Amino acid sequence: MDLTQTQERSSGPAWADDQAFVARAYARLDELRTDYRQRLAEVRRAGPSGSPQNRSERDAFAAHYEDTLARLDQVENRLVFGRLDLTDTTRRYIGRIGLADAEHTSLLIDWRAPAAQPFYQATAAHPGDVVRRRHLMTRERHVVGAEDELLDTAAADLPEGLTGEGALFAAMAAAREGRMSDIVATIQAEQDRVIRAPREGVLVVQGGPGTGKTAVALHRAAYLLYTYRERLERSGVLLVGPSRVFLRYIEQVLPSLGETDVVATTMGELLADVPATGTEPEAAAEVKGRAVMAEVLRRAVRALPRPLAGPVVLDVDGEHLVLEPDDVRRAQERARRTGKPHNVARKTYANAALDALVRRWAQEKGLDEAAERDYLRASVRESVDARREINLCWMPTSPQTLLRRLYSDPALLARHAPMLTAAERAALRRDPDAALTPADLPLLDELAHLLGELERPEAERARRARAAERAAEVAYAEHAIAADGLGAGMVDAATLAGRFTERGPRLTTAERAVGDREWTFGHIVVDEAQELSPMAWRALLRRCPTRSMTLVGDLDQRSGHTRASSWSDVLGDAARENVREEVLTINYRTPASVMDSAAAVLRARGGAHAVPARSARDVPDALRTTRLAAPGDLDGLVHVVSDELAALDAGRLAVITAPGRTADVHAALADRVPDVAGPGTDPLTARALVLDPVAAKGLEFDVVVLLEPEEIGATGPGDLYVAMTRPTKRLHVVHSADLPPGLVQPE
Ligand SMILES: Nc1ncnc2c1ncn2[C@@H]1O[C@H](COP(=O)(O)OP(=O)(O)OP(=O)(O)O)[C@@H](O)[C@H]1O
Repeated sequence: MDLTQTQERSSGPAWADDQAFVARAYARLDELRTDYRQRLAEVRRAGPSGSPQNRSERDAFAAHYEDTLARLDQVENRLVFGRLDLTDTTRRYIGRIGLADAEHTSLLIDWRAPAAQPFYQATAAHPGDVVRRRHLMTRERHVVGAEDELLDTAAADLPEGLTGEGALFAAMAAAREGRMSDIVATIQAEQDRVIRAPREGVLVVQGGPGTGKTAVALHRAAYLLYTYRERLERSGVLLVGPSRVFLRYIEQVLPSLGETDVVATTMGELLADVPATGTEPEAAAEVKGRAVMAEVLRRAVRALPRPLAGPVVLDVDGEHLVLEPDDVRRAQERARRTGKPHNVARKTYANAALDALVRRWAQEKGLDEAAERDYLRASVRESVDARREINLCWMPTSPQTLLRRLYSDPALLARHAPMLTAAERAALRRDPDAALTPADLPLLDELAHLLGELERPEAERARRARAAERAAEVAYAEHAIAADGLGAGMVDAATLAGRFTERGPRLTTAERAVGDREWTFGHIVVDEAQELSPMAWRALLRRCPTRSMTLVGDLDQRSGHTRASSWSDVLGDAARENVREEVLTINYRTPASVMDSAAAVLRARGGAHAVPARSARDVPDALRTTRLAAPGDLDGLVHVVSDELAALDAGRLAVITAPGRTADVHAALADRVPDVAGPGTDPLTARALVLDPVAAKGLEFDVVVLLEPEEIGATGPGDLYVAMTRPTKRLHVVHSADLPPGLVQPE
């Protein structure tokens, strides 16, 4: 490992000054907490009297103070972690949040502020005005260690390397507790560049296993909220992760960075109210994900309006009126020209068809159309015949109905999907009442966009009323802040107005956004983005028309057999526009010997497409193999798991098996090895558990016991690569079949 800066370990009194500063910072934090508690108590004490407007104003301030207090409470742990000594002999302390003293003089610098950037970026070659960078290790409110890097000219010729190695290595070696922690004290330069990258456009971050993609994505969300607070607090930041378990795994990170306003969801939850429980062959899901499906759906929607086959005689108020095919055709053209979605444009069509009938009636009877219009319109509207014939040519449709029709009617699909082969169309074939699959959700979302809401005039009226109410509340909140000075610069009118309107449980902007299909976010962060399809990507873009997005992922960890050699393979052509790519190269999780084996196995299967990650460290005896007496001999597995657990003082172990085998393997282990939890138990709290590679995605464990790698590899090279790269200390491969090519048996 390269040491690129002069390292000097401090001991004892060397950090006495730092201890004094840390004590001051905590004292100020305590003062602020007391101050906010008092404000909150005062607002509450004011009691329930006063006008409804006064009451909601008080509630709004109370909610704001509660949030601020919650934020201040979350940053207790390692409040101060860094110090910069500058050429002008001043010092800057870097911490989890910014603090100023009672006279507004800056005390502690927020890690996200520009003034903190040299803490992550300064190198011996480019020290800027930094002479010394000090990493402070604290326990509770005490400094227990410090590590210095002197950025002097003597080290200037060395290449850029890791910073704060002592703190970094301690973090990497720590036992895993089942929840991800923040990395704010040890962010490395290549990670910092991604975290602080400009907000505009789509940033794709490609990084091998353990390169900190998830950590970086979360710190980036916190950085963007800090830097563009006003804009992003109103529109919201959305974080999309691969599963609920994964979201729980990361849920403590943002609060520990003082941010509680990011909404985390999975792609499935974002796109649908009900879970997609169906399963399907990989080939079907792959076809559904292709960008060309957008064209198939567009054609299907465009073909929904039907021509009128021939003139139809209608009974309108006892008169006989003729609806001509041309009336319908012209009305449909007019509706199409509005460019509105099918269900919305239907109203234009129906009105135009109705007008055509009114006009013909007036002409035939020699009536003054302008004078009689209201009566004639009402009569046509009330005619059952007219309503039926007009409606039949432009029926409202729901996304589910149309998608099910396409899947179950081969002739219809062939008409709209001539660009797919017969085999591809056959892969989509399905019973009309089969359960929806995850790959259907982006298609339903595309259809919801093309079709628009089914007509619900009450909903439209309610939406308009809500918008007017909200505008009035923002105006009132501005007035309240100005009149009473209550916000003290800490709350803006829109936030406060948001609090006025909330009924029931309090909701942040971003939480409200998730409940609203039409909401567009200020920024979207996607983790495990290699699992997106071009159709899923389109669904995300619709929710962020400004294209301010961060996608992190690893092409090599993609599930299934369809490989992608570039990010435009994953996201489709639409991804080419305004997309920047960054690469993370250092693996902070997996020991080098395990990482090298995983990479060799991947290469042997023709899977390696991305820049390989280099492990930051190795661990002795990190790779072991045990051969079972025979396939299915689980006694050998029981021994391995028992021994590994006995050797593990703290931390967690996972047995990773092929999908479909988790239940059997769990049954074999559960009776004989205490601590083993199985399917259905919380994978985050169990000391040892059995899971498949898809469930293991994004997670990490101290020890991984990998059962029958060839079986896991059968579901795709990415799955085996994911499974092999989960451990922080040891990978123990248990196999009866030969080891996969590339996996070298250790001496
Ligand atoms: N700068 C850092 N300092 C300390 N720990 C770090 C740093 N960067 C990453 N880590 C740790 O390395 C581990 C892997 O990080 P993370 O899960 O974010 O990687 P990833 O690239 O998302 O991995 P994968 O794609 O394999 O799931 C985590 O335990 C994380 O806390």
